[in-house]
Amino acid sequence: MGLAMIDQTAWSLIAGLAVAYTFLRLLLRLTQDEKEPKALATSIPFIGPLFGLGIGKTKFFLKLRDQYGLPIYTLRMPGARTYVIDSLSLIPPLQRQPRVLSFHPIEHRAAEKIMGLTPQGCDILGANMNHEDSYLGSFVKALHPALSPGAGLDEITRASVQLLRASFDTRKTTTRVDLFQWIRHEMMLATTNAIYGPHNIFKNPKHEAAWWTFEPGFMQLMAWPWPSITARASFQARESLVPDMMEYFVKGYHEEGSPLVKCRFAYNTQHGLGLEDMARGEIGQTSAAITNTIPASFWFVWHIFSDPAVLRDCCREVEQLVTRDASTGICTLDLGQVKSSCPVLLSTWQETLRYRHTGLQARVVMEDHLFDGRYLLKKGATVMVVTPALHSEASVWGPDSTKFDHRRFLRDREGHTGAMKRPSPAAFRGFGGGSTLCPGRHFVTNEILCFAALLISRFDIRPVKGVWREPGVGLQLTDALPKPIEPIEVEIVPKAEPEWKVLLPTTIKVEMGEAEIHIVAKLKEHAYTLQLDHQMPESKAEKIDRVKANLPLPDQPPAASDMKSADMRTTASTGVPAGDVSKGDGISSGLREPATKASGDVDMSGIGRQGK
Ligand code: HEM
Repeated sequence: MGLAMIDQTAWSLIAGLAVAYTFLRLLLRLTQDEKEPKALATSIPFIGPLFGLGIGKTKFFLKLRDQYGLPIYTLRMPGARTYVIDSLSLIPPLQRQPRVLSFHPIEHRAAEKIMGLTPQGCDILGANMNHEDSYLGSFVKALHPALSPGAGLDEITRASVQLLRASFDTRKTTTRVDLFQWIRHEMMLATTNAIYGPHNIFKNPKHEAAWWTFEPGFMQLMAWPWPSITARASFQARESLVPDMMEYFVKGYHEEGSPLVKCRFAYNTQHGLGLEDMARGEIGQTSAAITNTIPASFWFVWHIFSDPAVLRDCCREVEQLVTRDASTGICTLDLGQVKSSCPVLLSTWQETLRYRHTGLQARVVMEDHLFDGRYLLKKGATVMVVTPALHSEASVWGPDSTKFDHRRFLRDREGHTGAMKRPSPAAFRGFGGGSTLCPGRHFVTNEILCFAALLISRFDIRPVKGVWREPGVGLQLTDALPKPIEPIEVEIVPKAEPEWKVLLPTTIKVEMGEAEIHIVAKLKEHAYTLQLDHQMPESKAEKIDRVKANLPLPDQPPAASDMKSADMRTTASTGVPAGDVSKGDGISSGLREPATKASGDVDMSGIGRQGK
């Protein structure tokens, strides 16, 4: 009797599963248009991709890419369609349609769910969101004065490097640290202090700790219902930051902060954002500024110090920036030259972002759309670009695409010829591309190159166990780079030199009457920043003459339509004798661009950006 009951229950269960399976297959078939990209991972319809993503995270996408080799495919999950782009050839059509394949709904959702904006704040962000004059439509443009090459970028870079240098000055003896935790703390403080100034709330260790409780919960906050219960720790940590961030603005502390925080304050005020929403918005902006910067800095340092060949090449370059005063023994590190004189260091940075990137760039389909004239994309679905898939594409990066090569981005990379030598600019997605190209890329590149140069010149870093062992990593779908999940114990050993000074050339704007000499020119595909020699004559008149004489004025003035992008800018800037960070006088940002870039094609300055 008992056995018969069990048999009956088992058969009912099997029959139920068979009916459910048949129903799901039928549902998939009826709801998947044949013009849509092919649906994959359908062995258990709608559920298969959920398991795949839950277990494999980003690796699941790479597995499907390797298994099927499709340029684009569909993943069907309960109530959601995701079109995954794996082919470089589909990036230009994606970037040409920022309104139809839009990033703004994702930003809006993140503002509501991750930052916890009030309904009024969400309304302001959501109003007309795909219009270029809307809050989201013009937000990034409003940051250009602070983050594009120029005085604002100079100021924020200077502030960050000053803080890093001051912190390094305190390390007079060998110390033992967990490399990731140490870099996390240094970069968190340098970056947030540079942005928020002397009243940065993250100087408070309680707030710094709250951040590291908040950040791992981004995905849960974004996706799960009732986050105050289901993502409790992260939710509470965020809420603990809001009052002090509000107080920061109430007390007018932003007036002492960077041009970036001032720009954001002005923009938010102009759009009528209330105090609480402004504070919550800043929490989102802090995330943009540090969430990727910290693991990127870690992996950059890891690759330099864990491989003797990389360390030797980078040391050789950085050493050229150091001068030693024979009488006093004082060493001076000229960080203003780091971009122009250290192509291998720059290439190592680019390769770190290429090799370690695990980011997904998502867009929402705003209306049914025949993508690239071939693939039907349905309204409401998500389009996903899987950066590691593009960054490991052998047809673009060569047969060694899955290996780390610190010289990959050099123009004259040894042993490589033809197509492999110069990948297309669209292939490098470290900072995204198109209308959502990261506006913080110049700042973070300046900051991280200086951080590495300071480390290389002043310290040895040695693994406590004698050998470098690559740590295991944790992958979060919201992270662009993975974080180590185990400690990496190292000793930081100061080099013998008695005293260090750090120099950066000062970039100053030259004024001619009312007009700044800011010649915006589109020089075919290439844009560059003109930085003049920093050994300049004293008087302003002389400086102006010199700038005039050196300006590569185009034969024809650029057309107005060519003058839209801040990236297409030839900035006429001149310099004064290099400043000394230690004295807090004239230093700059304006890290000189390389006379010849590490690679002219894969460029960190965002050449090729399409305006919003
Ligand atoms: C290594 C560090 C960084 C990496 C790898 C990185 C990467 C990216 C990427 C891939 C995007 C595009 C997202 C998409 O298209 O879906 C992006 C956007 C953005 N990034 Fe960064 N970023 C970094 C540092 C920074 C910093 C330091 C700031 C600010 C100071 C910043 C501010 C932003 C902002 C505001 C956006 C949104 C752009 C928009 O709305 O169009 N990022 N970043």
